[in-house]
Amino acid sequence: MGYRSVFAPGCFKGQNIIVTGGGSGIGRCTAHELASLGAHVVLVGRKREKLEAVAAELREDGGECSLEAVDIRDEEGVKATVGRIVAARGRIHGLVNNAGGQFPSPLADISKKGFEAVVATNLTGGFLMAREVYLQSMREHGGSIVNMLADAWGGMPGMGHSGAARMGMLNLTQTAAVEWAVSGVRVNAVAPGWVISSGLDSYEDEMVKALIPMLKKEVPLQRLATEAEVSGAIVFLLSDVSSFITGEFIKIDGGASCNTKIFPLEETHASKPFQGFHRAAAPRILGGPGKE
Ligand SMILES: CCCCCCC/C=C/C(=O)SCCNC(=O)CCNC(=O)[C@H](O)C(C)(C)COP(=O)(O)OP(=O)(O)OC[C@H]1O[C@@H](n2cnc3c(N)ncnc32)[C@H](O)[C@@H]1OP(=O)(O)O
Ligand SMILES: NC(=O)C1=CN([C@@H]2O[C@H](COP(=O)(O)OP(=O)(O)OC[C@H]3O[C@@H](n4cnc5c(N)ncnc54)[C@H](OP(=O)(O)O)[C@@H]3O)[C@@H](O)[C@H]2O)C=CC1
Repeated sequence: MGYRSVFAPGCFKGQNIIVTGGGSGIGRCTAHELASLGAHVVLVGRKREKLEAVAAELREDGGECSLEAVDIRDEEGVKATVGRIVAARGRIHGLVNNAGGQFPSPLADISKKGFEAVVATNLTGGFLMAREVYLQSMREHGGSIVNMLADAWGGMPGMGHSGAARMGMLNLTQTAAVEWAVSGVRVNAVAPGWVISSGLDSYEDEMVKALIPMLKKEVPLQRLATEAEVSGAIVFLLSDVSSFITGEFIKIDGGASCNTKIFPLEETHASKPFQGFHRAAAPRILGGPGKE
């Protein structure tokens, strides 16, 4: 891949960092970024062959890595996996709790089993990984954990199961940050909007396909994020550059959560922001015609 990072060369030298979901998409990109900066990356995911393919890429670029195939929803599997990593590598410096996903579906069509599968993937699994990494390494040595959220504030039609799990993960992030701070553990999160990734490509869902052109129009930066734009924020939160940041999350959404309802984007982009305010917003705010 020949990954070129903007972070200082070697800034993760000597660090062991676990990336869950490291076999594809954002996790793969994060693994490249970290390995190019000197970290030993431990790739975690369910499908060993995906992890092996990424491990081969990292090594081809001169990176150091190992891999562990496990379903993060399997408590005993997670305990044993973290145990093996600690036995082989010693300390764990960082955990990227990136593994996750869902099947797009209206709430009314989601079965209990389906809901639970998604919550287990996006919330319980991340909890199990964080708890084991804390208990088996970070409680003694400190470290940095970055959890994956999504820009689900205000609800996310078709993604209600994972949205609920992500909001739970936000609270878990903040609670772990407070409880584990005394051990020198920082816990933060990233919350991407829609990202052009292999994961997103895998959706055959019509709703998602229709949504993408619409999203491009509605996002102030007028496009979706790249995988590297998410991994950059993850690496920042893992690194010492963010050493006084904990219990925090970074939205990576191109400005999508900014106020584009009162200040419609089309108007704002077509004119200077102040003129946009008068033309577009004043009528609704003041209850009368806007003044040019
Ligand atoms: C403005 C908003 C901004 C936010 C944007 C957010 C956009 C997010 C994009 C992405 O996340 S892209 C990344 C996508 N990657 C993935 O989603 C891949 C991972 N996904 C999965 O592995 C699955 O979806 C899973 C459900 C999380 C895990 O599946 P698992 O392996 O547990 O599935 P099963 O054991 O096969 O099924 C369990 C249970 O779940 C239901 N179910 C699973 N898949 C579907 C489906 N496609 N449709 C309907 N229901 C499904 C189902 O009830 C299964 O039960 P049974 O069928 O066995 O009774
Ligand atoms: N792409 C987007 O628009 C957005 C993505 N996100 C989130 O970012 C993360 C990465 O997404 P992205 O790279 O796009 O998607 P991918 O589908 O490429 O990545 C998801 C990864 O998670 C792993 N995974 C899923 N379930 C489990 C499990 N139970 N145990 C272990 N590993 C698991 C998968 O590996 P395997 O198949 O080997 O199990 C896969 O490598 C996900 O949590 C996603 O929901 C958030 C917001 C937006």
